[in-house]
Order: sequence, then C-alpha cells, then structure tokens
Amino acid sequence: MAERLNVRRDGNWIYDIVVESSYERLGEEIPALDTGKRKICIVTDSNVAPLYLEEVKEQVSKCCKKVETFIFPAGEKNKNLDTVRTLYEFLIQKHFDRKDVLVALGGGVVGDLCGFAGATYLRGIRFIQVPTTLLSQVDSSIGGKTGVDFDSYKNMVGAFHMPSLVYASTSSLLTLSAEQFASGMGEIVKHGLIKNRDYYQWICEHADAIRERDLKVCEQLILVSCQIKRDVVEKDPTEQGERALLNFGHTLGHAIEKLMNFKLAHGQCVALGCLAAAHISAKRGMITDAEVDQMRKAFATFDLPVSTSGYGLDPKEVIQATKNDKKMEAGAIKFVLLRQVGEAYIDRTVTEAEMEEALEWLAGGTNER
Ligand SMILES: NC(=O)c1ccc[n+]([C@@H]2O[C@H](COP(=O)([O-])OP(=O)(O)OC[C@H]3O[C@@H](n4cnc5c(N)ncnc54)[C@H](O)[C@@H]3O)[C@@H](O)[C@H]2O)c1
Ligand SMILES: O=C(O)C(=O)C[C@@H](O)[C@H](O)[C@H](O)COP(=O)(O)O
Ligand SMILES: [Zn+2]
Repeated sequence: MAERLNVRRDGNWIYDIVVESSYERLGEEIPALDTGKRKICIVTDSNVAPLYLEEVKEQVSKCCKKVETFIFPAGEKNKNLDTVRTLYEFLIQKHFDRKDVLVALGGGVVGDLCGFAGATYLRGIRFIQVPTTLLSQVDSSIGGKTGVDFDSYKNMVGAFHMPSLVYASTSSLLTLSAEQFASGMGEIVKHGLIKNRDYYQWICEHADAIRERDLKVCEQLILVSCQIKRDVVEKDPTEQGERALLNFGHTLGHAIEKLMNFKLAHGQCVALGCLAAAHISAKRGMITDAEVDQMRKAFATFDLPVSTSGYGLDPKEVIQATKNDKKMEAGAIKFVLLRQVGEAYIDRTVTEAEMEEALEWLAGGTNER
C-alpha cells in the first residue's frame, strides 16, 4: 500500500510524495502529469544506473513517447556546472522542449543537479524526484532546493524549483553502503532535534531496527521526516524565515564538508555541525550538558562521527569557510540553535569565539565506539 503525503501552497504548486516498497507503481503515478506525448530523460549516476535504471526505465516507458537516459559519474565532486552543461547539451541534442520532463533517479547529488537543470533549461521544465538514498528520501527530494557547488562552495548556485512528483521506494535502501545509510540518519536526527522531541526519542528507541534497516521502520522514518520538512517548506518555500531551521548543523557542517574536500558524506558533516550547535546551545544554558551527551550517543549509535579528532581541521579555517557560505546575511552569521530539544530558533549573535570553542570541544572527543 502506497503511503502518500501532499505538498501544497496557496494553490500555486502541489505535488505528492509517494512512499512505496518497490518501483512497480511508478508507471501508474506519472500519467497524472499528462506525459503521454512527452519525452522523459532519466538523469542518474554511475552507481545507481546498474542497480535501478532498467526497472525505472521500464516503468517510465509506459507513460511517455520516448525515454532517454543521461548518466554522470557519481559523487559530490560532480555536482557542478560542468555536469549541468553536459546535461544541457544532451537535452538540446535530443530536442527536449518545455513540456518534456526530467526524472532524477539517485541520491541528493542527482536530485539537486537534475532539479537545477530542470529549473534553468528553457527557463524551466518539470522534473520528478525518484530518490534512492535515505538522505534524499527524507530530505533533499522535497522542498525544491536545487543547485550545484561552485568552486567547492556548497550549493552556491541554484534555484527553488518544485518537483512535480516524489516517488521513493524503500527497497533501494538495502543496497546503500553503511556510510551512506548513516549519512541519512544525520538529517533524520536533525529533524527530531529541531522540531519534534518525541520523534527524536522514538528514533533512539528504535535504533536497533533502524540499524538493521527494517523497511517498515524505515518507512516510518521517511514519512515522519517528510512531514516535518513538508510543514516547514509549505509555509516558507524560499527560505525567507522559518525554513532556515532546516539548516541546523549546516553552518559548521557545510564548512567541514568543504574543508574535508568532500571525503565525508553530507549527513556525517551535518551530525558534527549539529553537535557543535548543541554545544553552543548548552553553553548558553538552553539545554543541558547531559542532553548534548545523549545526542552524541545517538549520533554514534547510527555510526555517525561525533568528533573531528584526527581530521586536521583548523577551527579558524572552518570559521573562515562559514563566511563564504549562504549563511551570512548583512555581515552577520545566521546560526540555528536549540531553545530546547525538539525546538530550534535562528540566532544572529553567535560569536567567532563561541564557534571556535565549540570546534575545539568537537575535536576533543573520539570516534572510538
Ligand atoms: N536539496 C536539498 O534540500 C538537500 C537536502 C539535503 C542534502 N542535499 C544535498 O544532497 C547531497 C547528498 O545526497 P546523498 O547523501 O543522497 O548523496 P549522493 O547522491 O552522493 O549518494 C551517495 C552515494 O550513494 C550512491 N547511491 C545512491 N543511491 C544508492 C543506492 N540505492 N544503493 C547504492 N548506492 C547508492 C551514489 O551513487 C553515491 O555514490 C549533498 O550534495 C547535499 O548538499 C540537498
Ligand atoms: O531544505 C532545506 O532548506 C535545508 O536546509 C535542508 C538541508 O538539509 C540541505 O542540506 C540544504 O541543501 C542546505 O541548504 P543550503 O541553502 O544551506 O545549501
Ligand atoms: Zn543537509
């Protein structure tokens, strides 16, 4: 039975998030977009193509005139304008017009890049998200943030462009590496910490089933996380205010991701950034040290890093890197802190000294289990 969530805003845009256990029903969901006479280009990466391209292509073929496929080398390093350019060239060569459709089959890298091409090619064509990583199923496929990195700066060039449909199959979680599964847990724990303490506790209580990738429990994770993110982006799709709460852990997380030269997965850096932000929240007396310690244990349970010890990161360089991210507004850094576990707020008063102290604290621990 498909689980379905609706995303809408003032009648301006609306799409469904469908969570299934296989790709078998994808061909039944797409026709609602009136694609019968259209061409569809499936955009995917070199790791996902051998796993899922054939079955997804079979489904997509049922609901359009012609299917093309564009495969690019996997990895964050390829989430850039060079890859977008080769995709534009491909679409031009195949005569894609404004009514044709793109399908992003893959993780957040494919989704962000394909969505950005969808936002800009011919000033915008429709795209469908078929997320295949835990991270993309709970986070990146929803909300319409699309974009690419520029000179290693995360997501520096992009556009808000909503997908026409999100179709996630939990079956794809079984082929993910341990590291990539853990990375998704980084964003999931973030969702609990910023918006829903009960969810955070539920995640901790179901740690064994989650680690074993019990797909029923994973489905619950996907649905609750999607609901949390949906509720935020419906109210503030272009991040004028509340949406920035989803950036909890990303101010320092993005800087660490860049300085580690993308050797760590996105969700791993988010986990480190969340801990540093939680530490600052505790120093300011809003949450307790015991709660931070509990968070450290929670991230570690999901095999996420909880210390930067041995990473060779210089706190001053990390702080410098935050200044070139999108978190700067009118010269002040936009930071997300916890008022309490399950409630975040945007703070513009975090000082460099606080960040430096938090980064030193983060380097002091260990990743030994
Ligand atoms: N747009 C947003 O709102 C948003 C939100 C969160 C993260 N992001 C972005 O998403 C990206 C991270 O996404 P990600 O974690 O999905 O990484 P990813 O897309 O790089 O995928 C991780 C790795 O897993 C492989 N893979 C994908 N699906 C697989 C499967 N089912 N089985 C086996 N291997 C598979 C990929 O080829 C890749 O090597 C980052 O660029 C981040 O900035 C965007
Ligand atoms: O959707 C959002 O908004 C988020 O902030 C979700 C984040 O997990 C995601 O990594 C996002 O891409 C970060 O946004 P950015 O604007 O800082 O690049
Ligand atoms: Zn993120």
